[in-house]
Amino acid sequence: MRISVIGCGYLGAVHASAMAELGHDVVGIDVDERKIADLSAARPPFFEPGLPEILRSATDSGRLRFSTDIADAADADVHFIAVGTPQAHGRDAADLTFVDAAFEALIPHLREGSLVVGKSTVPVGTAARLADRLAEAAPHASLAWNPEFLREGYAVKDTIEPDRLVYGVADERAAFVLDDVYRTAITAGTPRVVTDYATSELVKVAANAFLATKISFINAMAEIAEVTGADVTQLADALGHDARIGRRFLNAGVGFGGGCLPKDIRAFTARAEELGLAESVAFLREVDAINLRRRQRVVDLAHELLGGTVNRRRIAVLGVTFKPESDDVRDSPALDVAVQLKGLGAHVVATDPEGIENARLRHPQLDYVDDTTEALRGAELVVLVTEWREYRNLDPAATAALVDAPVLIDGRNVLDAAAWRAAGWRYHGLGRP
Ligand SMILES: NC(=O)C1=CN([C@@H]2O[C@H](COP(=O)(O)OP(=O)(O)OC[C@H]3O[C@@H](n4cnc5c(N)ncnc54)[C@H](O)[C@@H]3O)[C@@H](O)[C@H]2O)C=CC1
Ligand SMILES: O=C(O)[C@H]1O[C@H](OP(=O)(O)OP(=O)(O)OC[C@H]2O[C@@H](n3ccc(=O)[nH]c3=O)[C@H](O)[C@@H]2O)[C@H](O)[C@@H](O)[C@@H]1O
Repeated sequence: MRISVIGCGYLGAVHASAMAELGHDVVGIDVDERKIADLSAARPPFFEPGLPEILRSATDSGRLRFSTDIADAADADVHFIAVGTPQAHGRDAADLTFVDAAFEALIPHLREGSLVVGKSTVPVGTAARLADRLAEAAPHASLAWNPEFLREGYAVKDTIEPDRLVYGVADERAAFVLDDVYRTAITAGTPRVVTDYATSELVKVAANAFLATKISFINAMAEIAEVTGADVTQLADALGHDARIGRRFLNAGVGFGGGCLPKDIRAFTARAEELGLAESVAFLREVDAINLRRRQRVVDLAHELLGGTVNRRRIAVLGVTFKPESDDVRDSPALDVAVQLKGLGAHVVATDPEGIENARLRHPQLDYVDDTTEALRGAELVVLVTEWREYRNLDPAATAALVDAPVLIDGRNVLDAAAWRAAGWRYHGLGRP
């Protein structure tokens, strides 16, 4: 099929490449000239495992090309909208400016039978509004909503082998067209839910709200564990043996961040408030508050462990991205902790395998080093806040030899506390004795 993907960020660049990998003829469109130049040269503009390979093979085969000119989307039968929906400045609501602009720019290029497919995460009601606009401006085209559930770090696999497909459609034909797009996954047995616009939009925000709630639930238990001497990691293991609960997404620590979970729960709350349903999702405010308290907890612990002040103390911060296997620093708990410590006068030396460039753009005031050894050397406190494999694999004795004082906050509860203590470290997990 001929496909256009409008918006080539973390979602769209992977979607465009994966669709081409599946055999479709794809054009990726973005307003960012640098991004398009990079993608056209098969250089991924961000770190995502597996993307370099499929981007290269698809561009080499001629099935994938990129452009800044939306007119180049005109030949496509299916147009995916994958532009950003960030948190609006100074408000909780989603900023739909990019979705609206992309949609309007596309309208003149729609032909008889064109299908516009929304992929961006939007507040419930957006698709119906856009469908009304389409009926007025391009009645020969139609709209579907097809939310995306990929995780950064696994984006290529999640796109090619999704765990489910959700189609929000107004007519059967749109579902048939989407079946053609996703033929490979459907043939492999991927479950598909065909529904209305509102349900499809809600599935997406409900999924992220549920994941965020699960993380904040275990972090609330960590708060209780901290006061009672219990161990939240053992608690999570025990809870997880109950198949109804499950162990995944019960890792207590510095909490969730990224370009999606935090802004999606806030946008959901704002939308519910607009609909007069504030009470229905009032708990999401609590989920957000618990999450932000965990960052503060790490900063407070740093104070405590350094004898009451972080001022002028050298702190090694391991990790700046919101999670491993990504270079994304949007709303990163790790970076937030580093910035707060710096604001309190600490000499923060931050390191990360992939995120330094993005972190430096946002927070140039921090000292960044590429090399973990260099970050650790002379540290009076080590704070592990993103659980990259190389930090999980650090040797406690060798690390102790580098630092000035063997004091550690394991902000992701990933290190073997007993082994670190045996090597002479004052080890502090979150929610662990
Ligand atoms: N990043 C992720 O893992 C996932 C993101 N999503 C959703 O996908 C959407 C996109 O997210 P990301 O890719 O992370 O954002 P992003 O910020 O990385 O990418 C958005 C892209 O859209 C481009 N853009 C903005 N206006 C445009 C226009 N008028 N025409 C063409 N391009 C335009 C921007 O230049 C940028 O490259 C959001 O709604 C997000 O919530 C959904 C699932 C996963
Ligand atoms: O809408 C989106 O953009 C995506 O948001 C999340 O994906 P992602 O943001 O890539 O990352 P996750 O793996 O969900 O992790 C989010 C945050 O939660 C944290 N986390 C995760 C799991 C856990 O047990 N504890 C925990 O603190 C991670 O460190 C990270 O900061 C969802 O998992 C995807 O399904 C969704 O498509």
